[in-house]
Amino acid sequence: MSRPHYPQQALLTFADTEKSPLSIRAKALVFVDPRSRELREQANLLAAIDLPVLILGETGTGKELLARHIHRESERGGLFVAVNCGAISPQWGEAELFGYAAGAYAGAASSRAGWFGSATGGTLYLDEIGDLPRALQDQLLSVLETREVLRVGAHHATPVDVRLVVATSIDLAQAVAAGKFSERLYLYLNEGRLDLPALRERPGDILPLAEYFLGIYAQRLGLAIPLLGTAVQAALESHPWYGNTRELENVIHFALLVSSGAEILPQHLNLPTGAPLQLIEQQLARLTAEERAELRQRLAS
Ligand SMILES: Nc1ncnc2c1ncn2[C@@H]1O[C@H](COP(=O)(O)OP(=O)(O)OP(=O)(O)O)[C@@H](O)[C@H]1O
Repeated sequence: MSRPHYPQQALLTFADTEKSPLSIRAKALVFVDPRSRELREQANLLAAIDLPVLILGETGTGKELLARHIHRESERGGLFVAVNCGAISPQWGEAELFGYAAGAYAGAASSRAGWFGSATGGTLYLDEIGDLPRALQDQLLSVLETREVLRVGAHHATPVDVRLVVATSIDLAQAVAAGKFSERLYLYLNEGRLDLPALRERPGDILPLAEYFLGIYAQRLGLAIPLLGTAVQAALESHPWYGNTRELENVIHFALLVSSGAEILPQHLNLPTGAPLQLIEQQLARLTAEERAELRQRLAS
């Protein structure tokens, strides 16, 4: 049987860090609310222990930034390598993640380390772990348990020294119940679990984050830092932030661009009203069969 041709270009790209082309990839972790401070302490404790970390949080809450913080705190000398599991193809994912030996594919004259190899001595961040193809979930668990990687086409396993941090915005327990996620991998990862609350659940972070983004964007644009008046502060604090910190960052950047004076006014905020359809869908999906029947009855009456 002829060997398949491994694609010339890497199929995977590093995680989609620039969700917004305007994002500044903040370096500082602004955690002021008591819930966030507690979380930072938990993260620092976990950083020092050699255990995989599972970060749970809605989109835009800062999961990747928290993962980078854990990497820094762990003082591991290697790279922080971020991979989005949604971009891993079932066909080539094994080679992309674990690497391949020379000759494993037609035209593959030399071996390749894969993402695990690239993160040796450092941290591998797997975003949206729930999207990892099922077969790779079992292989990942085996790598975690044995601390060895078997490259595609290799005869011997290679020891790996990689700290794993994974993130999810979906309820993995539900994915396990639905047979979409490995229960053993979930239990393994869940030992080092960090729940990153939605921004609306840690209101003490909203204004410090707004001031922080205002400061860095003003500096980048060469502008003086405008004030956030009391009406603007109240509007920011009462907004539900379904897009979390990423949404706040974009709102502040926009306000800075459209304001001309020394103060940001409420009309500069351009806050969307109403919950996005995606959030309504998420909430509907969480309802039990009884709750759904009750809702249907109420809507019909
Ligand atoms: N606590 C924070 N302090 C400063 N900046 C933050 C904080 N949390 C998030 N950000 C900024 O908000 C943006 C979104 O954060 P990040 O990409 O880490 O979120 P995420 O939860 O990984 O998103 P996704 O679920 O879409 O992958 C980034 O620009 C990040 O730097």
